Amino acid sequence: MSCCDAGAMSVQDALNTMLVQITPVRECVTVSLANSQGHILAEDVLSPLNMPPFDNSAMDGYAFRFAEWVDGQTLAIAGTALAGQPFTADIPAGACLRIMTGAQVPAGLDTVIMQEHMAQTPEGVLFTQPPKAKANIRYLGEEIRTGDVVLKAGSRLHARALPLLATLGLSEIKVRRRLKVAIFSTGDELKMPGTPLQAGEIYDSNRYGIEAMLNRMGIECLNLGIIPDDPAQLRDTFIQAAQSADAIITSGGVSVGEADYTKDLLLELGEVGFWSVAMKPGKPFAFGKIRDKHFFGLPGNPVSAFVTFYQLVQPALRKLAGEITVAPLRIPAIAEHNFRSAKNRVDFQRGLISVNADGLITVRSTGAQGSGMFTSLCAANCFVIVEKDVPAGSSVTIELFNEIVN
Ligand SMILES: Nc1nc2c(c(=O)[nH]1)N[C@H]1C(S)=C(S)[C@@H](COP(=O)(O)OP(=O)(O)OC[C@H]3O[C@@H](n4cnc5c(N)ncnc54)[C@H](O)[C@@H]3O)O[C@H]1N2
Ligand code: MOO
Repeated sequence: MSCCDAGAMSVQDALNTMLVQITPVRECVTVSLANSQGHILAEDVLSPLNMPPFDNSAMDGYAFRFAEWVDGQTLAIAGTALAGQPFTADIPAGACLRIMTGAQVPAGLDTVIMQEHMAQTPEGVLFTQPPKAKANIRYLGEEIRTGDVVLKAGSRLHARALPLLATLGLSEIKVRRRLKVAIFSTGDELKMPGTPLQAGEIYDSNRYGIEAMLNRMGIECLNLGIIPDDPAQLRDTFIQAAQSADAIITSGGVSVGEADYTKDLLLELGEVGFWSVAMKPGKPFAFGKIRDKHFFGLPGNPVSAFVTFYQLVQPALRKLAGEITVAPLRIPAIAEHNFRSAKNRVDFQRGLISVNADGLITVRSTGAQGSGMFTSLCAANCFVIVEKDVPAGSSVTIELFNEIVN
């Protein structure tokens, strides 16, 4: 991405700066397959089996030797093979085997014909159309050979991976230990939802989105609540967080206001990495360390906090958790209206994609885009990444929201 505001780092530079400094947690644990969802694989998974483990029928029908086929000739039925009940006796020349889907195909038989293509006769079965050699057999090892790497270290165990591991008979999986991340909101004005507001107060919303995204990432969240703009309390909370968690996320207090103490505390307790990213929303984003733990300081404005977590903290935590990090999938869409860019900042606007009558992907804004306005984020299904003004009808890059926010 191009850009930037004076003093602000580009989004890509900010990501690179964080990712090179982050080393994945090393400790591993063994979890049962049933409890493995969301964990990150600690090592490559090598298949202990061939898959399929034996030649088997893909159809309910009849197995026979293709070389013995003679047009118009009836085959006698030597017996039946069911899934889990192989047929072990000899099959005489010129005979066939009644066979069900998933049943082992005995050695020597090489073709299965589905029963819809056979007719019953008093002596056996007759082909109603010419067979194809080797049809309808799922061969031993045709998908996976013993020893093949089926999942790489760093893969996340999602709903698609679990059945694959089960298919291979694996019941215990070595994964990286789960991350624990401390979060807290800062600000004298913040109150818990469910309590009455006094003049000048607002409800703390940031922790709810951040905790929900951490949960979806399989990360344990140590939620330290709301900390007022008091340097001593903030200092104690930072120390507690650094002692108990792998990383610390705060919201608020990273701008230049008189109650913004975070930078001083970072200088005292750890180190300041960078403090400003050329993105909108979310320019005042801080990265650094408290003691030996990574610190991510999100801006207080609710949409800014959410978007900076998603775009910057999410990839950083994925790396810390040991997950293979891949760039998000971004694709072009047709702008349904003009999109105005932010000066010197990449603007992550909130949009809704549709498919038009010509089958093309189009995108429109979900409404007012203020950094405190959550309604347009809630209604969106993608980011519209606006780097320069985009006229209606032209192409703009979009990034569909992933599973951590849906
Ligand atoms: N002179 C300048 N002022 C500001 C700048 C700037 O560059 N120069 N940047 C603006 C931008 S952009 C942002 S974003 C904010 C970030 O400020 P802080 O991170 O210091 O956050 P606060 O000042 O504490 O709060 C900003 C805003 O968000 C509300 N807030 C804070 N925490 C929460 C929460 N947990 N839940 C809901 N809402 C929250 C807070 O009440 C403020 O309205 O700075 C601008 N100012
Ligand atoms: O970066 Mo602020 O997040 O534009 O409101």
